[in-house]
Amino acid sequence: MKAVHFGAGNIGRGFVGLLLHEAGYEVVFADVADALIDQLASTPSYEVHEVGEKPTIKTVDNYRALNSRSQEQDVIVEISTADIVTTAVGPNVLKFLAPVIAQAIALRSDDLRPLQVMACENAINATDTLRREVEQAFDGPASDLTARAVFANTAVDRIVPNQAAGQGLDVTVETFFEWVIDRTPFEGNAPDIPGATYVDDLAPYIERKLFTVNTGHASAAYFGYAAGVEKIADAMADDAIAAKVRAVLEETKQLLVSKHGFEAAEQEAYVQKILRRFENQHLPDTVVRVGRAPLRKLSRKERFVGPAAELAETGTHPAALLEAMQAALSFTAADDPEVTALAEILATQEPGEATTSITGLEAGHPLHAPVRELIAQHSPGHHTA
Ligand SMILES: NC(=O)c1ccc[n+]([C@@H]2O[C@H](COP(=O)([O-])OP(=O)(O)OC[C@H]3O[C@@H](n4cnc5c(N)ncnc54)[C@H](O)[C@@H]3O)[C@@H](O)[C@H]2O)c1
Ligand SMILES: O=P(O)(O)OC[C@@H](O)[C@@H](O)[C@H](O)[C@H](O)CO
Repeated sequence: MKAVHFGAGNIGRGFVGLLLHEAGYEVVFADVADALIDQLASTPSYEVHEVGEKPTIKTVDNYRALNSRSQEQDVIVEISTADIVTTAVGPNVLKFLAPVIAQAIALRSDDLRPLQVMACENAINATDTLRREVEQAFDGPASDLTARAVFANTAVDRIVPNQAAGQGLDVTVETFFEWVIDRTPFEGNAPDIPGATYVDDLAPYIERKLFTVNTGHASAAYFGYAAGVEKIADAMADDAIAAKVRAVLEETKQLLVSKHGFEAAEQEAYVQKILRRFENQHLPDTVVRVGRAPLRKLSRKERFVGPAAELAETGTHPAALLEAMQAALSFTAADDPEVTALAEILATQEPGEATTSITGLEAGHPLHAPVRELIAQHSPGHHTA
């Protein structure tokens, strides 16, 4: 069994690659980072260090590594005979992988079982996004694509911080993990991946994950950054920050319980567990990593505006989410292209227009005016009136 995995970074090596390896797949890592791929290609194994209550060390071997830029044709050939393709590259990168996957599917023999494609990104239905890009790039009858590949949405959850310099390929991760996969596209032939959970309706799980883990995480990051704190665990150790994060998760809990019918007590237990994960002092996770890409995080379907807009539509004022968005607008970490792009929008567009550019909210939406007020405070030379 062979899996091609795009993105040999934190979650790629520390979670998806590990689970596929444990499931018995030979994993072919494909990445554009030259040094990383060279190191993986020349190192027969690496370790995953799970830190927390019951720390363990797991070894990953039986993998190969290809540079998906300089060895693109080799990656296409590998995918054409693979069982699975997974990705963990960031949702905005999926469009660059699609032509490679499309060419591989075109090459694929009809005798093989359909390629099973799963994007493992923090975004709602990222695999659907990838599928649409692959459909556009596919050169051949649509029926060939349908016959030769199945696409399943997933939700992945494991905190994998940026790794310390000098750690080589080894990855430090939390002990917790969850990989929830939509069973329905596989029509009875879902891959056997121990540790993965299959469900018939992914929507509640993916929204619960994004709007609890990632909303809470990003809130801790932006409040922590504003307070001059470096680590997520230290931000959570600050009572004032922890209370603000808690307030944000109260709001998303209200939405998730009413929208998806989760029991309030079950959702509360989920929230508590996640707060404990953020507090994990063994995990060297930083506010800069978790706050990365603020424009993506402030976009329409994402962890802040997604739930806040739905709450506003039902007449609830999402005060805590708005406070977290306010902190996000103040995130100025260096070396983040989205920080620069956000500053450019704030500096050049009037607040109403900037609100739509950043959040995708149209002027008539009930969340537009409160967000516009926040943005006006960040727009040099603009007035709130
Ligand atoms: N780290 C986590 O805790 C975590 C947990 C769950 C989900 N995720 C999601 O997983 C994805 C990856 O996150 P990460 O933390 O591993 O990031 P990362 O930066 O550590 O890894 C991303 C990798 O993708 C590679 N990449 C970029 N463009 C590429 C391309 N065109 N082709 C092939 N490879 C390319 C990069 O070189 C990098 O090695 C994101 O969508 C993230 O939201 C991360
Ligand atoms: O990866 P991002 O930038 O979408 O979000 C940063 C973190 O919140 C995220 O990577 C979490 O660590 C992860 O989603 C936990 O499952």
